[in-house]
Amino acid sequence: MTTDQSKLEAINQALRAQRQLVRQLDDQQASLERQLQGLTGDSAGWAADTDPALGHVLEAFHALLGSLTESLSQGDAAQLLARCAAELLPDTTGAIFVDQAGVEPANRAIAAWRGAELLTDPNALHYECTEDQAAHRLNIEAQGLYLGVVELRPLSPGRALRAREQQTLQMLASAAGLALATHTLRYRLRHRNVRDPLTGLFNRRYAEDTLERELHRAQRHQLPLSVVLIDLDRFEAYNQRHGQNAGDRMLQAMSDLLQHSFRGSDICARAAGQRFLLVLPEAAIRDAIERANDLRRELAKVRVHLRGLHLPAMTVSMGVAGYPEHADSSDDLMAAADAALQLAKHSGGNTCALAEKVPLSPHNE
Ligand SMILES: Nc1nc2c(ncn2[C@@H]2O[C@H](COP(=O)(O)OP(=O)(O)OP(=O)(O)O)[C@@H](O)[C@H]2O)c(=O)[nH]1
Repeated sequence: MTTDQSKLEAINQALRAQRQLVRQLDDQQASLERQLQGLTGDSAGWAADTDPALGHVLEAFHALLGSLTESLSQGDAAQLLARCAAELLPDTTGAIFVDQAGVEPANRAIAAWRGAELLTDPNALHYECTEDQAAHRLNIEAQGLYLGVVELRPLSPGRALRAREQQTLQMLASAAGLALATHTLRYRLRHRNVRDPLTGLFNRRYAEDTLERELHRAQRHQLPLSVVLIDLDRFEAYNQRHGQNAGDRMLQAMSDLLQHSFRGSDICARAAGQRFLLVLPEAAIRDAIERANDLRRELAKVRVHLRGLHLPAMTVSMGVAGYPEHADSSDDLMAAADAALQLAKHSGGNTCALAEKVPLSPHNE
């Protein structure tokens, strides 16, 4: 066996280990396995290239795949890829952008290189994912999802990219897809009892259990607590017009916005379909309404980018209810928020409605 063949065998071993991990997933994640098999096919394609100059590329790629079987954060995986790029593409400068929400364009470089140097501050390149003739970009994709971009430019202005560099860029993008998909996969495996697989938000059961607990705490310490039910408006029509994939991306974009807009101690959950639940401990109703309306305004700026098209922004309807004003049990609080949400829907959507006090049920009177 030549050195290159043994490296390729090791690459395939790493991919086999990768697939073992995939097998632990439930049916919902079967699409990921198909994607990984696709990537294995890609790597076999590279194996068919007998050009000896490829040996160096294979060696770095082998090191990369080997480390994918370890638990890597997204940032670590991107750093590793950038280190490979710095070594394999010494006459270039470039960066890896990771998208958090499945919404293009990814605009935060999380790893970068300049020549053979790995940059500790990826933003030192002042990269922006804007149209730029000198930049060569490839999308990072896996599971049919857009995960980010790898971008590079020749160091000498005006130089065209060599065929070998283009090939290496392609390999890096595929490896990045594998690395990022692996990260998502591990995250889902670790959190699957409490997280929604599509969005990574908490699931409804977890949010309701937390609401129960937080409500007891609020009662004990005489603190306020608010819940917000959020529903994307006319989501069925969006799905029908732009496709299920676009709908899924919108749900992911929405969840990303929620995670960035609320405190770590707040609970953001996907309650069902296109419905989200926020539990805001210690938030008085007025604060909750203010934050809900901020979210509504921010959502107006979010647009899914799919197959080269910027899809239209969406709106949400929201219902807000608070302890102690509206109810003092979690069921009643949820019912009050739900009734407020229906009010918001009936008024035409894109609005936030406040609950009315829930009448005491006979057994409470
Ligand atoms: N893409 C995608 N669609 C989903 C998902 N879960 C639920 N849906 C769709 O969401 C749509 C919800 O439709 P409706 O309940 O009528 O809500 P709506 O169209 O937003 O109408 P209003 O709430 O009255 O504005 C249905 O077509 C579901 O198939 C999902 O995970 N991904």
